[in-house]
Amino acid sequence: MVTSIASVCLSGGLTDKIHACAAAGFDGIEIMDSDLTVAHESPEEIRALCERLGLRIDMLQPFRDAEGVDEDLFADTLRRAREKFRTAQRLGTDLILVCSNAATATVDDDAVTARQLGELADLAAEHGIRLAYEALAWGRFVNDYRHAWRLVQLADRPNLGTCLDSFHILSRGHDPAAIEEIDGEKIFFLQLADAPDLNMDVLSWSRHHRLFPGEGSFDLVTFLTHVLRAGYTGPLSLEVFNDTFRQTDTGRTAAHARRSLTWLADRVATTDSHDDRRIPEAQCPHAVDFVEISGADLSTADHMLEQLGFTFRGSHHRKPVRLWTLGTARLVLDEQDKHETPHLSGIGLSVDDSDRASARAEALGAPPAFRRTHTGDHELRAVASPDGTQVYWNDQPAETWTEEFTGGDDGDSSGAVVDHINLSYPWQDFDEAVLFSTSVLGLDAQASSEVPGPRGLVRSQVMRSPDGVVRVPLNLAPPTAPTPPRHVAISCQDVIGVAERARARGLQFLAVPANYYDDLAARFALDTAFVDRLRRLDLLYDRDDDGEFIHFYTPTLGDVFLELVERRGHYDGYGAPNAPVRLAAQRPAS
Ligand SMILES: O=C(O)c1ccc(O)c(O)c1
Ligand SMILES: [Mg+2]
Repeated sequence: MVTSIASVCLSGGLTDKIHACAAAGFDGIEIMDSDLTVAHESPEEIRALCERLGLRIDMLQPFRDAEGVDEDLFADTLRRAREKFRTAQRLGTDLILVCSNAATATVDDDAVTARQLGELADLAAEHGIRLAYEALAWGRFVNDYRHAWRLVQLADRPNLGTCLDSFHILSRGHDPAAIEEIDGEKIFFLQLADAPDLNMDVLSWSRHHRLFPGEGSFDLVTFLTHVLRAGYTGPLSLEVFNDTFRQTDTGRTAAHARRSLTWLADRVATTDSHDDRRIPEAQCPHAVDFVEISGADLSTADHMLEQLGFTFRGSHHRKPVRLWTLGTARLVLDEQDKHETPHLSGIGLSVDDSDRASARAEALGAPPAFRRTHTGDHELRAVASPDGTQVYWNDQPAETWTEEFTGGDDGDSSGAVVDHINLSYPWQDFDEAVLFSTSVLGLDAQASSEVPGPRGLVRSQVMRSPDGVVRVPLNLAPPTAPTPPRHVAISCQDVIGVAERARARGLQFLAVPANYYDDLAARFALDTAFVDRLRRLDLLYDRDDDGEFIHFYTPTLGDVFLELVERRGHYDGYGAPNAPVRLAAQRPAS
């Protein structure tokens, strides 16, 4: 696989972008004309820098509003083009992207447009330049890749081909199957971008919301499969206009971008037998093995777990680490770091093959996590997720590591399990977290939603294993708000009983306002005694066509809290209507 990336995907000046692309392992770069215009380095200096770093300049882009114009304007097209052809020569690239006219086109006549494209190509040929004609989704007369390809065929010049951009094709709902009818050698360039499913005008959608492959809802696997079947052998290039990536750390975003291509090429190889691109297959987790909370002093957590009815299973024989369980929900309290406030620090996932899971993570450029181990301890493979949470893979029964804990009681068989693990991200790391979860962890993205919080909207994106057993909702904090605490939710068979016993042992739950219960009674026509019981225990309630959901939250310890839930019937959600109540109640006093 030969890879490339448009300089528009990254923040910084052009030379910063070039350094970051080379460091992330891209083979080439598309230089955006606007990035070059504002750079102090000459085209020759940019070229020399790229040569020194082993980065090919694949293309200069875009050249706009060239065709479909009257003859006076076309004369000006040729004058402008001559200048840009010289610039491309100085950069040492022979390819320029010509995007379809979105502003000045007045002539809707294929014969005229093809003749003008031909003349432009002839001028390019005098400079040793090739042109890749791309249909913008919002082009005035040309906005469909099949139309652009017809014009390229009509113009019929050896140095004129087409550029396919997944955004322009998939955003318009155009069937990508006809790509296979294009002569692969005439596809001069390929640009890939994903995007969320938004209902808005295509220009704003394209300029602000494109995503790297695997982060949105476009079917890029099918798209790329068609392009490769057409015989395209050029670079897979990313062209992602996105408000967030324009601001985030250049090197980190470049590495993240590169991971998206590894993921995509692997998916295409899996479905279309391009075996050279395979990396070890994803290990879909089949259960949560454990959740780890770290902090300098976790005695309050011990007390809280006891109040919630967890069983103390013992202390680690060598480390200040303790194990508590409720059913098969295993919580590990780790006091090895003497400087930390309590936080959710690790997640253990049960997989079939932890070596393969870790080899895949490495192939995807995810940083391995290192754990202090002592000889003899069961060693788990681990990787650091973008928010720093360590993810461990275990392909052995839990007993292989729980045996290291002694001095506690036997566990219960109540059927309680980890229901979901809620991670929160600052706004700039969110898309990276989605790609990490799909590509490295083998989880699938569900539809995202937005929840109003006191400091802004919190976006929530649930990632889950194909069988729905492992669920990881990701929360995106509003830009000016602190990242909300992470939490782990445990589901049990009788949450009201758990709440009553915990309350009797003195645990105060997150306080729910009385107004919530008035609203609840209005929404659901519930039995008054039942609502009173919920109110007395600060329990939250939700119901849909599939079943019911009852849950409560513990107070926050440092940066972590627990949620206890009960699912009745086939309720499959997370109590989303109650999330604003929680966010408001957790707001730090100001
Ligand atoms: O938004 C644009 O104008 C624009 C420019 C060049 C491209 O390749 C593209 O896909 C979009
Ligand atoms: Mg494009």
